[in-house]
Amino acid sequence: MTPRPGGTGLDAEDLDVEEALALVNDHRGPAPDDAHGDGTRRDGSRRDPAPHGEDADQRAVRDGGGTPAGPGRPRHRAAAWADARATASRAGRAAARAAGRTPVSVPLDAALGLTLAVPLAALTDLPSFDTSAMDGWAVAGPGPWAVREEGVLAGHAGQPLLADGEAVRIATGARVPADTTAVLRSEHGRTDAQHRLHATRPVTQGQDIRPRGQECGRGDQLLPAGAPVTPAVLGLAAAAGYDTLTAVPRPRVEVLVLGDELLTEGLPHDGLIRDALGPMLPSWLRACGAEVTGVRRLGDDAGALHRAVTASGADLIVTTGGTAAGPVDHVHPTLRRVGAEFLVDGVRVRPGHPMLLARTGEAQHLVGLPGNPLAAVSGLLTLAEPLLRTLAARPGPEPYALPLRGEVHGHPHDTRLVPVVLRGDAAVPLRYNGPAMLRGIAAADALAVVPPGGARPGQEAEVLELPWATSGTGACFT
Ligand SMILES: Nc1nc2c(c(=O)[nH]1)N[C@H]1C(S)=C(S)[C@@H](COP(=O)(O)OP(=O)(O)OC[C@H]3O[C@@H](n4cnc5c(N)ncnc54)[C@H](O)[C@@H]3O)O[C@H]1N2
Ligand code: MOO
Repeated sequence: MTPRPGGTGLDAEDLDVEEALALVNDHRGPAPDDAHGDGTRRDGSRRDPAPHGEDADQRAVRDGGGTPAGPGRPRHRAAAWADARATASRAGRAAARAAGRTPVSVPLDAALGLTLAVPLAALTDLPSFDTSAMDGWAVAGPGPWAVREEGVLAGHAGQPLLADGEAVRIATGARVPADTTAVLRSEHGRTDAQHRLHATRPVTQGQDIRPRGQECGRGDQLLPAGAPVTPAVLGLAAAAGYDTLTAVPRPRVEVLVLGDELLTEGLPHDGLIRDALGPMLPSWLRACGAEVTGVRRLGDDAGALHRAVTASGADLIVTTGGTAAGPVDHVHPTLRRVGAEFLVDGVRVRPGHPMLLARTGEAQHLVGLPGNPLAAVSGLLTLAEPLLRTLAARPGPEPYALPLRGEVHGHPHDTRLVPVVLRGDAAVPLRYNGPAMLRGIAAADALAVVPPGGARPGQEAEVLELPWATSGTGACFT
């Protein structure tokens, strides 16, 4: 990959990423720029020596984490769960700047979920003319009024001129004739035998007229840059005269599904299983703001993985499986082969601890999701979601905590992510939360973040809501 500029022109966010790089590279043996393989860099500086003469394995143990070493792979420091998320979100911000992502013009019907790249300014006054707020009569001056023959409907251009003492039938949304002083609702007026209109209650000047520009004047800022495009924003934009919106482009994501054991259809047989991640990840990634450019199944073929990673033009490559240290786990060797920088290499979270985040290009990243399906979800929410959020300039959800209904066993050192349903003001932990299981998460509203050591009944835990939480499935496996 292209080396980063050394020491100049880096802002605070870049420095954060550099710090993250320093942290992980510190424990991975020779760094990519380690010219001598002994910790000495090309500029002659040395990586931090181990305190008290510890080696990397001892340090990993002291730091309370570390993925158990696989054959031929050094132990290293796994990141704390919250630190891993923070690193991922900083990496997305830095990549967004490095790529100089140009805003795109998107038709309204394709803009849902994007982020406004520029403020939304009204292209017209709203309403753009004085408008009747009710069905009834437009009246001029004090009553009773002589009712004119013709009426005024919404969307019709022609308008009668009203003289003082005259009234005309008018529909909600129609432009009020010039010289109208009020709109009288149909239920508040009656006509006599001479077609004269009488008000049945007092009429005030301007009543039930929406004056031009009441909501905004042309050029007024309706929403700031950075606002998420919701269905309501689409409606507002259309009302204010927009056909397209200028938005932050969706990050492009390519999914590479690894594993020779995976079937794409039918029942499991002969040691083969169905690929659960190929069907699950694209829509989940889209819910995180991504455009999924492709899902490729590569088997356990190191060459194919290397070719796919080097050829990819995506902003983010997501791999599934192959993150551990088994004989066909090709993700780490491939990343080393392409000179990637590991920003996160293992996280102190269960499930999913072998997850990783690497920078494979100036503005390209790879998130390695573990193969166990719930572990993959954990990696998606820990690393891919924060990175995509900042890359797409989407606002983060406000973190919140809920009391847990029931005890949740904890891991001694690692954070646990446990599927929960939200009931009233509590999070109810679900069964079927093993790393290889999707049964719990498929019924869940959220994942509870359970600290090392576990949580007592009633103890508050941070809640990560799932994108579809509000609709729910109705199923409950407590
Ligand atoms: N010696 C150790 N072995 C393992 C450790 C460890 O710490 N030391 N960690 C275990 C944990 S925890 C996880 S998670 C997995 C991560 O392994 P990989 O990322 O290398 O994933 P695979 O070995 O390829 O697959 C693991 C498991 O998941 C199934 N799988 C893979 N892809 C899919 C898919 N698309 N759909 C459904 N299921 C999938 C695969 O068949 C395996 O059963 O490593 C452990 N080992
Ligand atoms: O981290 Mo593994 O994810 O427990 O299955």
